[in-house]
Amino acid sequence: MIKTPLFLATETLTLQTILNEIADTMNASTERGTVANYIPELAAVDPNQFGISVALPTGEVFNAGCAQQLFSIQSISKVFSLTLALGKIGDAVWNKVGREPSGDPFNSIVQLEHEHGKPRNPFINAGAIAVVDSIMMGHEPKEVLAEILQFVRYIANDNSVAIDEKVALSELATGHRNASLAHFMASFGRIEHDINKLLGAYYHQCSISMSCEQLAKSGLFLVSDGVNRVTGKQIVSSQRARRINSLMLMCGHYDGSGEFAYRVGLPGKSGVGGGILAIAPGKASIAVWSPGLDTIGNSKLGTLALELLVQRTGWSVF
Ligand SMILES: NC(=O)CC[C@H](N)C(=O)O
Repeated sequence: MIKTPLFLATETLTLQTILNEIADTMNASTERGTVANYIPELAAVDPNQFGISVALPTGEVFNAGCAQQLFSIQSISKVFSLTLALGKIGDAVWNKVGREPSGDPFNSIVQLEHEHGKPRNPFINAGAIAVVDSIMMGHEPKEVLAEILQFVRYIANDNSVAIDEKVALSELATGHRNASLAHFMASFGRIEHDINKLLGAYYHQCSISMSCEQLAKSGLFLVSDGVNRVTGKQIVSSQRARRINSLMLMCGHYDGSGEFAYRVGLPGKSGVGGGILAIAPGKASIAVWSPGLDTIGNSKLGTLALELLVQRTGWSVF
């Protein structure tokens, strides 16, 4: 059991006690937000669930609630595909997408017209689709997905991570907005691959299923300057890890990124499956999950849980 040196705010509580209290509070909450209803498979998920997992660079992992329950990581996968793209093509990624907060919803199309089809950042849908385009390199979606999945398994140090085909097909069947974004970017000559193949790869990437514990472990490389200290593997350079964290802080919650920085104060990435991955640099990788979303599309109780955790541990970057 971890003792006090980790904490500034609470001398006497252990991390496990804090997580148990947070899970109890969340489980008792009646204001749980609304599950994503534009993807039928996600609309069917029971909103009365909450999980949290904290992975430390020492290898210790602390869980509370349903931290082993698999859920659809959705846009959290965009952190992994960006990391992969930076590894494959380096700074050329920034020819495809920008690095500025959008201040618009995750699936917005309006900025694209003004900015000639170049998405503001890699975490809005248009940006993530452009990132997948940059890593396809003429390969079939199957090969690209195998590469993404292998990478996620590698950073999570867990070969059981898999894609939920039903979620991917559900998105494909209802993905008019994402198809519009892809076609709109293509109209500016910005897409290099067949759009159906590109979207297929994007939907499958978003449909990776993970538990809070798996997700928290997968973020460890962003805690310790690009190195997963548990496995000893250097995933990215320390400069790149810092830069990915900065993008998560500025853009990871779309038009809710300012609010998340204000309330939580950590780099974070949300997904419409209700998960959030948050990084406390030098301290911990944290994953929370609760399927109900706020009006922006970020987990309502997940955000609240992180806010409470940061208050009790002092883990803000500010
Ligand atoms: N914010 C999200 O998690 C959105 C991802 C989802 N797959 C979509 O394309 O709409």
